[in-house]
Amino acid sequence: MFVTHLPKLHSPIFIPPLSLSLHLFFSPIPKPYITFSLLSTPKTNPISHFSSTPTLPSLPTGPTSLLQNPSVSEETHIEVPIEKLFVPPDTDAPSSNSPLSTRILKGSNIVLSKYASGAQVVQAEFVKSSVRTEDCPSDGIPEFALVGRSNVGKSSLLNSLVRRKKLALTSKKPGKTQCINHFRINDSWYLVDLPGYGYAAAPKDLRTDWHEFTKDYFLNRSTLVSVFLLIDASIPAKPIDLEYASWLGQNQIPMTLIFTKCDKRKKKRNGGKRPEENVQDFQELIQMQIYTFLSLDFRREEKNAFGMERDLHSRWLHKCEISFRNISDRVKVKTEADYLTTKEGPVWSRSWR
Ligand SMILES: Nc1nc2c(ncn2[C@@H]2O[C@H](COP(=O)(O)OP(=O)(O)OP(=O)(O)O)[C@@H](O)[C@H]2O)c(=O)[nH]1
Ligand SMILES: [Mg+2]
Repeated sequence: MFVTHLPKLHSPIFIPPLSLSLHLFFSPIPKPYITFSLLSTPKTNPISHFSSTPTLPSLPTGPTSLLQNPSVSEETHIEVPIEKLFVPPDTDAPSSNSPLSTRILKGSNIVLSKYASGAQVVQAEFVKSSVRTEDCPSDGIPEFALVGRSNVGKSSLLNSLVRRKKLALTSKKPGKTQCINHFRINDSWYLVDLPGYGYAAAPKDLRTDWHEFTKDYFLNRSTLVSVFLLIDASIPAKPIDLEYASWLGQNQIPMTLIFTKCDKRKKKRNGGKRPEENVQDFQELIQMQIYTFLSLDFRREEKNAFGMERDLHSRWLHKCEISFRNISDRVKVKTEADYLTTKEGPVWSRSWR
Protein backbone atom coordinates (compact mmCIF):
# COMPACT_ATOMS: atom_id res chain seq x y z
CA MET A 1 0.00 0.00 0.00
CA PHE A 2 1.13 3.49 -0.38
CA VAL A 3 -0.18 6.70 0.92
CA THR A 4 0.57 9.99 -0.65
CA HIS A 5 0.74 13.66 -0.19
CA LEU A 6 0.53 16.64 1.96
CA PRO A 7 2.60 18.40 1.13
CA LYS A 8 4.38 17.26 -1.99
CA LEU A 9 7.97 16.34 -1.29
CA HIS A 10 10.49 15.12 -3.74
CA SER A 11 13.09 13.01 -2.11
CA PRO A 12 12.82 9.43 -1.00
CA ILE A 13 12.74 8.46 2.62
CA PHE A 14 13.66 5.27 4.33
CA ILE A 15 11.14 3.69 6.59
CA PRO A 16 11.14 0.39 8.32
CA PRO A 17 9.46 -2.71 7.20
CA LEU A 18 7.07 -4.92 5.84
CA SER A 19 3.49 -4.17 6.45
CA LEU A 20 1.76 -1.18 5.05
CA SER A 21 -0.66 0.91 6.92
CA LEU A 22 -3.56 3.17 6.46
CA HIS A 23 -3.67 5.60 9.25
CA LEU A 24 -6.52 7.93 9.78
CA PHE A 25 -6.14 10.58 12.38
CA PHE A 26 -8.80 12.52 14.06
CA SER A 27 -9.33 15.13 16.69
CA PRO A 28 -7.22 15.78 19.70
CA ILE A 29 -10.35 15.06 21.66
CA PRO A 30 -10.76 12.16 22.12
CA LYS A 31 -7.74 11.27 19.93
CA PRO A 32 -8.93 8.11 18.25
CA TYR A 33 -7.02 6.68 15.34
CA ILE A 34 -7.07 3.69 13.10
CA THR A 35 -4.12 1.70 12.05
CA PHE A 36 -4.28 -0.62 9.14
CA SER A 37 -1.42 -2.96 8.51
CA LEU A 38 -1.09 -5.62 5.89
CA LEU A 39 1.83 -7.53 4.56
CA SER A 40 3.42 -6.23 1.47
CA THR A 41 6.45 -6.31 -0.69
CA PRO A 42 6.72 -2.87 -2.21
CA LYS A 43 8.35 -2.67 -5.56
CA THR A 44 9.61 0.88 -5.23
CA ASN A 45 13.30 1.36 -5.52
CA PRO A 46 14.18 4.68 -3.99
CA ILE A 47 17.35 5.74 -2.26
CA SER A 48 17.58 5.13 1.45
CA HIS A 49 18.06 8.26 3.51
CA PHE A 50 17.91 6.98 7.01
CA SER A 51 20.47 5.02 8.81
CA SER A 52 18.27 4.25 11.74
CA THR A 53 14.67 3.55 12.45
CA PRO A 54 12.46 6.48 13.32
CA THR A 55 11.29 6.54 16.91
CA LEU A 56 7.92 5.01 17.43
CA PRO A 57 5.53 5.10 20.31
CA SER A 58 5.16 1.96 22.30
CA LEU A 59 2.04 -0.05 21.66
CA PRO A 60 -0.84 0.08 24.04
CA THR A 61 -1.10 -3.05 26.07
CA GLY A 62 -4.26 -4.69 24.83
CA PRO A 63 -5.65 -7.86 26.39
CA THR A 64 -5.05 -10.05 23.34
CA SER A 65 -3.09 -9.22 20.28
CA LEU A 66 -4.99 -10.01 17.12
CA LEU A 67 -2.11 -8.96 15.01
CA GLN A 68 0.27 -11.69 15.78
CA ASN A 69 1.72 -12.71 12.52
CA PRO A 70 5.30 -13.85 12.60
CA SER A 71 6.11 -12.23 9.31
CA VAL A 72 4.97 -8.86 10.58
CA SER A 73 7.74 -8.75 13.09
CA GLU A 74 10.53 -9.56 10.65
CA GLU A 75 13.15 -6.88 10.48
CA THR A 76 13.34 -6.38 6.78
CA HIS A 77 13.32 -2.87 5.38
CA ILE A 78 11.13 -1.14 2.93
CA GLU A 79 12.05 2.07 1.24
CA VAL A 80 9.30 4.42 0.31
CA PRO A 81 9.72 7.57 -1.73
CA ILE A 82 9.15 10.59 0.44
CA GLU A 83 6.35 11.81 -1.78
CA LYS A 84 4.50 8.58 -1.08
CA LEU A 85 4.41 9.11 2.62
CA PHE A 86 1.11 10.08 4.11
CA VAL A 87 1.52 13.21 6.15
CA PRO A 88 -1.59 13.88 8.23
CA PRO A 89 -2.82 17.42 8.53
CA ASP A 90 -1.17 19.54 11.18
CA THR A 91 1.92 17.35 11.09
CA ASP A 92 5.44 18.32 10.17
CA ALA A 93 6.53 16.74 6.92
CA PRO A 94 9.74 14.74 7.06
CA SER A 95 12.72 16.11 5.24
CA SER A 96 15.96 14.53 4.24
CA ASN A 97 17.77 17.10 6.44
CA SER A 98 16.03 16.22 9.66
CA PRO A 99 14.56 12.77 9.07
CA LEU A 100 14.64 11.58 12.65
CA SER A 101 12.60 14.44 13.96
CA THR A 102 9.59 12.79 12.31
CA ARG A 103 7.91 9.72 13.70
CA ILE A 104 6.82 7.16 11.16
CA LEU A 105 4.50 4.32 11.96
CA LYS A 106 6.54 1.18 11.94
CA GLY A 107 6.07 -0.85 8.80
CA SER A 108 4.09 1.80 7.05
CA ASN A 109 4.36 4.93 5.02
CA ILE A 110 2.45 6.88 7.62
CA VAL A 111 3.91 9.88 9.37
CA LEU A 112 2.52 9.91 12.88
CA SER A 113 0.63 13.02 13.79
CA LYS A 114 0.93 14.65 17.16
CA TYR A 115 -2.38 13.03 18.08
CA ALA A 116 -1.15 9.50 17.55
CA SER A 117 0.26 7.67 20.49
CA GLY A 118 0.46 3.89 20.30
CA ALA A 119 -1.01 3.61 16.85
CA GLN A 120 -1.95 -0.01 16.51
CA VAL A 121 -5.09 -2.12 16.53
CA VAL A 122 -4.39 -4.73 19.15
CA GLN A 123 -7.89 -5.85 19.93
CA ALA A 124 -11.11 -6.02 17.95
CA GLU A 125 -14.33 -7.70 18.94
CA PHE A 126 -17.86 -7.84 17.65
CA VAL A 127 -20.19 -6.34 20.24
CA LYS A 128 -23.70 -6.24 18.84
CA SER A 129 -26.05 -5.80 15.90
CA SER A 130 -28.81 -3.23 16.18
CA VAL A 131 -31.55 -2.00 13.93
CA ARG A 132 -32.42 1.08 15.97
CA THR A 133 -30.10 3.82 17.10
CA GLU A 134 -31.40 3.56 20.63
CA ASP A 135 -30.37 -0.09 20.78
CA CYS A 136 -26.73 0.65 19.97
CA PRO A 137 -24.11 0.27 22.75
CA SER A 138 -24.48 2.88 25.43
CA ASP A 139 -20.98 3.03 26.90
CA GLY A 140 -20.32 6.42 25.31
CA ILE A 141 -17.00 5.69 23.65
CA PRO A 142 -16.36 7.36 20.27
CA GLU A 143 -17.20 5.62 17.03
CA PHE A 144 -16.47 5.72 13.31
CA ALA A 145 -18.99 4.34 10.85
CA LEU A 146 -18.45 2.72 7.46
CA VAL A 147 -21.06 3.56 4.87
CA GLY A 148 -21.35 3.30 1.10
CA ARG A 149 -23.21 1.50 -1.64
CA SER A 150 -23.87 -2.19 -1.14
CA ASN A 151 -20.86 -4.24 -2.16
CA VAL A 152 -18.44 -1.31 -2.13
CA GLY A 153 -16.27 -3.12 0.43
CA LYS A 154 -17.23 -1.74 3.86
CA SER A 155 -17.05 -5.03 5.71
CA SER A 156 -13.87 -5.99 3.84
CA LEU A 157 -12.23 -2.74 4.88
CA LEU A 158 -13.19 -3.34 8.49
CA ASN A 159 -11.62 -6.81 8.35
CA SER A 160 -8.47 -5.37 6.86
CA LEU A 161 -8.24 -2.64 9.44
CA VAL A 162 -8.33 -5.19 12.23
CA ARG A 163 -6.54 -7.89 10.23
CA ARG A 164 -9.19 -10.53 10.73
CA LYS A 165 -10.54 -12.35 7.71
CA LYS A 166 -14.04 -12.90 8.94
CA LEU A 167 -14.73 -10.58 11.81
CA ALA A 168 -17.32 -8.82 9.66
CA LEU A 169 -19.19 -10.95 7.14
CA THR A 170 -18.56 -10.17 3.50
CA SER A 171 -20.05 -11.44 0.27
CA LYS A 172 -19.76 -11.07 -3.48
CA LYS A 173 -23.49 -10.44 -3.47
CA PRO A 174 -24.65 -6.97 -2.45
CA GLY A 175 -26.80 -6.74 0.67
CA LYS A 176 -24.78 -8.85 3.09
CA THR A 177 -24.66 -6.44 6.03
CA GLN A 178 -28.16 -5.65 7.19
CA CYS A 179 -27.78 -4.13 10.66
CA ILE A 180 -25.76 -1.54 12.53
CA ASN A 181 -22.83 -3.69 13.68
CA HIS A 182 -20.58 -2.43 16.44
CA PHE A 183 -16.98 -3.66 16.71
CA ARG A 184 -15.01 -2.47 19.72
CA ILE A 185 -11.39 -1.63 18.94
CA ASN A 186 -8.66 -1.60 21.58
CA ASP A 187 -11.45 -1.51 24.12
CA SER A 188 -11.71 2.23 23.59
CA TRP A 189 -13.56 3.06 20.39
CA TYR A 190 -15.91 1.49 17.84
CA LEU A 191 -15.81 0.76 14.18
CA VAL A 192 -19.38 0.46 12.95
CA ASP A 193 -20.27 -1.59 9.88
CA LEU A 194 -23.49 -0.38 8.30
CA PRO A 195 -25.79 -1.79 5.61
CA GLY A 196 -25.13 -0.44 2.15
CA TYR A 197 -27.41 1.77 0.12
CA GLY A 198 -28.28 1.46 -3.56
CA TYR A 199 -28.71 -1.97 -5.03
CA ALA A 200 -29.10 -4.84 -2.62
CA ALA A 201 -30.30 -8.39 -2.99
CA ALA A 202 -33.13 -7.83 -0.57
CA PRO A 203 -36.80 -6.93 -0.87
CA LYS A 204 -37.38 -3.26 -1.56
CA ASP A 205 -39.29 -2.56 1.66
CA LEU A 206 -36.40 -3.94 3.70
CA ARG A 207 -33.96 -1.73 1.83
CA THR A 208 -36.03 1.34 2.59
CA ASP A 209 -35.90 0.37 6.21
CA TRP A 210 -32.07 0.23 6.16
CA HIS A 211 -32.04 3.60 4.56
CA GLU A 212 -34.17 5.05 7.31
CA PHE A 213 -32.39 3.51 10.26
CA THR A 214 -28.93 4.36 9.00
CA LYS A 215 -29.99 7.95 8.50
CA ASP A 216 -31.51 8.04 11.95
CA TYR A 217 -28.24 6.64 13.27
CA PHE A 218 -26.23 9.42 11.61
CA LEU A 219 -28.52 12.12 12.91
CA ASN A 220 -28.93 10.89 16.45
CA ARG A 221 -25.88 8.93 17.44
CA SER A 222 -24.14 11.40 19.71
CA THR A 223 -20.90 9.41 19.97
CA LEU A 224 -20.38 9.31 16.20
CA VAL A 225 -17.12 11.08 15.43
CA SER A 226 -16.86 10.61 11.69
CA VAL A 227 -18.31 8.62 8.83
CA PHE A 228 -16.14 6.82 6.32
CA LEU A 229 -17.96 7.10 3.02
CA LEU A 230 -16.68 4.37 0.71
CA ILE A 231 -16.77 4.95 -3.02
CA ASP A 232 -16.09 2.32 -5.69
CA ALA A 233 -13.24 3.69 -7.80
CA SER A 234 -13.61 1.01 -10.45
CA ILE A 235 -16.74 2.61 -11.85
CA PRO A 236 -17.71 6.18 -12.80
CA ALA A 237 -19.16 8.44 -10.11
CA LYS A 238 -22.67 7.44 -9.17
CA PRO A 239 -25.26 10.12 -8.43
CA ILE A 240 -26.38 8.20 -5.35
CA ASP A 241 -22.89 8.51 -3.80
CA LEU A 242 -22.79 12.23 -4.51
CA GLU A 243 -26.24 12.58 -3.00
CA TYR A 244 -25.21 10.65 0.07
CA ALA A 245 -22.15 12.81 0.56
CA SER A 246 -24.29 15.90 0.17
CA TRP A 247 -26.76 14.63 2.68
CA LEU A 248 -23.99 13.97 5.20
CA GLY A 249 -22.56 17.43 4.54
CA GLN A 250 -25.89 19.15 4.90
CA ASN A 251 -26.42 17.40 8.18
CA GLN A 252 -23.03 18.43 9.53
CA ILE A 253 -21.73 14.90 9.76
CA PRO A 254 -17.94 14.80 9.39
CA MET A 255 -16.92 12.43 6.65
CA THR A 256 -13.86 10.82 5.16
CA LEU A 257 -14.02 9.61 1.59
CA ILE A 258 -12.43 6.25 0.99
CA PHE A 259 -12.09 4.99 -2.58
CA THR A 260 -12.12 1.23 -2.84
CA LYS A 261 -11.40 -1.28 -5.59
CA CYS A 262 -8.58 0.79 -7.01
CA ASP A 263 -6.95 -2.47 -8.06
CA LYS A 264 -9.68 -3.26 -10.57
CA ARG A 265 -8.85 -2.84 -14.24
CA LYS A 266 -10.86 -0.47 -16.37
CA LYS A 267 -13.74 -2.08 -18.15
CA LYS A 268 -15.42 -0.72 -21.23
CA ARG A 269 -18.85 -1.33 -19.80
CA ASN A 270 -17.86 0.74 -16.79
CA GLY A 271 -16.87 3.76 -18.83
CA GLY A 272 -13.39 2.55 -19.75
CA LYS A 273 -11.65 4.80 -17.22
CA ARG A 274 -8.89 3.84 -14.84
CA PRO A 275 -9.70 3.98 -11.10
CA GLU A 276 -7.50 7.08 -10.70
CA GLU A 277 -9.56 8.85 -13.35
CA ASN A 278 -12.81 7.86 -11.66
CA VAL A 279 -11.45 9.11 -8.35
CA GLN A 280 -10.51 12.43 -9.87
CA ASP A 281 -13.90 12.77 -11.56
CA PHE A 282 -15.65 12.00 -8.31
CA GLN A 283 -13.60 14.52 -6.43
CA GLU A 284 -14.28 17.22 -8.95
CA LEU A 285 -17.97 16.55 -8.77
CA ILE A 286 -18.10 16.42 -5.02
CA GLN A 287 -15.77 19.25 -4.19
CA MET A 288 -18.15 21.92 -5.36
CA GLN A 289 -20.79 20.53 -3.06
CA ILE A 290 -18.51 20.14 -0.08
CA TYR A 291 -16.82 23.47 -0.45
CA THR A 292 -20.20 25.06 -0.62
CA PHE A 293 -20.83 23.81 2.89
CA LEU A 294 -17.38 24.77 4.02
CA SER A 295 -17.56 28.27 2.70
CA LEU A 296 -20.98 28.63 4.22
CA ASP A 297 -19.49 27.73 7.56
CA PHE A 298 -16.50 29.97 7.34
CA ARG A 299 -18.11 33.07 5.91
CA ARG A 300 -20.09 33.63 9.04
CA GLU A 301 -18.45 35.65 11.75
CA GLU A 302 -19.72 34.06 14.90
CA LYS A 303 -22.20 31.40 13.98
CA ASN A 304 -22.21 29.21 10.95
CA ALA A 305 -25.21 28.58 8.78
CA PHE A 306 -26.34 25.86 11.10
CA GLY A 307 -26.14 27.90 14.27
CA MET A 308 -22.88 26.51 15.59
CA GLU A 309 -20.15 28.77 16.82
CA ARG A 310 -17.66 29.39 14.07
CA ASP A 311 -14.54 28.76 16.08
CA LEU A 312 -15.83 25.45 17.25
CA HIS A 313 -16.63 24.22 13.83
CA SER A 314 -14.15 22.67 11.48
CA ARG A 315 -14.13 20.24 8.68
CA TRP A 316 -11.70 17.88 7.17
CA LEU A 317 -12.27 16.33 3.85
CA HIS A 318 -9.93 13.45 3.72
CA LYS A 319 -9.63 11.23 0.73
CA CYS A 320 -8.22 7.74 0.75
CA GLU A 321 -7.89 5.48 -2.23
CA ILE A 322 -7.64 1.92 -1.18
CA SER A 323 -7.39 -1.31 -3.01
CA PHE A 324 -7.01 -4.89 -2.02
CA ARG A 325 -8.61 -8.13 -3.00
CA ASN A 326 -8.07 -10.07 0.14
CA ILE A 327 -6.35 -9.61 3.41
CA SER A 328 -2.99 -11.00 2.37
CA ASP A 329 -2.75 -8.91 -0.78
CA ARG A 330 -0.62 -5.91 -0.98
CA VAL A 331 -2.76 -2.95 -0.16
CA LYS A 332 -2.37 0.29 -1.96
CA VAL A 333 -3.66 3.39 -0.33
CA LYS A 334 -3.35 6.91 -1.49
CA THR A 335 -4.66 9.63 0.67
CA GLU A 336 -5.02 13.27 0.36
CA ALA A 337 -6.40 15.54 2.96
CA ASP A 338 -7.88 18.90 2.42
CA TYR A 339 -7.94 20.31 5.80
CA LEU A 340 -9.59 23.21 7.41
CA THR A 341 -9.32 23.97 11.04
CA THR A 342 -9.82 26.68 13.58
CA LYS A 343 -7.49 28.20 16.07
CA GLU A 344 -8.67 25.62 18.57
CA GLY A 345 -7.59 22.85 16.22
CA PRO A 346 -9.68 20.26 14.48
CA VAL A 347 -12.95 19.31 16.08
CA TRP A 348 -14.85 16.35 14.80
CA SER A 349 -17.74 15.14 16.71
CA ARG A 350 -21.02 16.85 17.10
CA SER A 351 -21.03 15.61 20.65
CA TRP A 352 -17.63 17.08 21.45
CA ARG A 353 -18.18 20.47 19.94
N1 LIG B 1 -11.15 -6.12 -6.21
C1 LIG B 1 -11.55 -5.67 -5.03
N2 LIG B 1 -12.57 -6.29 -4.42
C2 LIG B 1 -12.97 -5.82 -3.22
C3 LIG B 1 -12.35 -4.71 -2.59
N3 LIG B 1 -13.00 -4.49 -1.43
C4 LIG B 1 -13.96 -5.41 -1.36
N4 LIG B 1 -13.96 -6.22 -2.42
C5 LIG B 1 -14.86 -7.33 -2.72
O1 LIG B 1 -16.18 -6.79 -2.88
C6 LIG B 1 -17.17 -7.69 -2.42
C7 LIG B 1 -18.09 -7.00 -1.43
O2 LIG B 1 -17.38 -6.73 -0.25
P1 LIG B 1 -18.10 -6.44 1.13
O3 LIG B 1 -17.04 -6.05 2.08
O4 LIG B 1 -19.01 -7.57 1.51
O5 LIG B 1 -18.98 -5.18 0.72
P2 LIG B 1 -19.99 -4.34 1.64
O6 LIG B 1 -19.85 -2.91 1.25
O7 LIG B 1 -19.79 -4.67 3.07
O8 LIG B 1 -21.38 -4.87 1.12
P3 LIG B 1 -22.82 -4.89 1.85
O9 LIG B 1 -22.65 -5.51 3.20
O10 LIG B 1 -23.65 -5.69 0.92
O11 LIG B 1 -23.29 -3.47 1.92
C8 LIG B 1 -16.41 -8.87 -1.82
O12 LIG B 1 -16.40 -9.90 -2.80
C9 LIG B 1 -15.01 -8.32 -1.57
O13 LIG B 1 -14.01 -9.31 -1.66
C10 LIG B 1 -11.26 -4.07 -3.26
O14 LIG B 1 -10.66 -3.09 -2.82
N5 LIG B 1 -10.90 -4.62 -4.47
MG1 LIG C 1 -21.03 -5.44 4.50
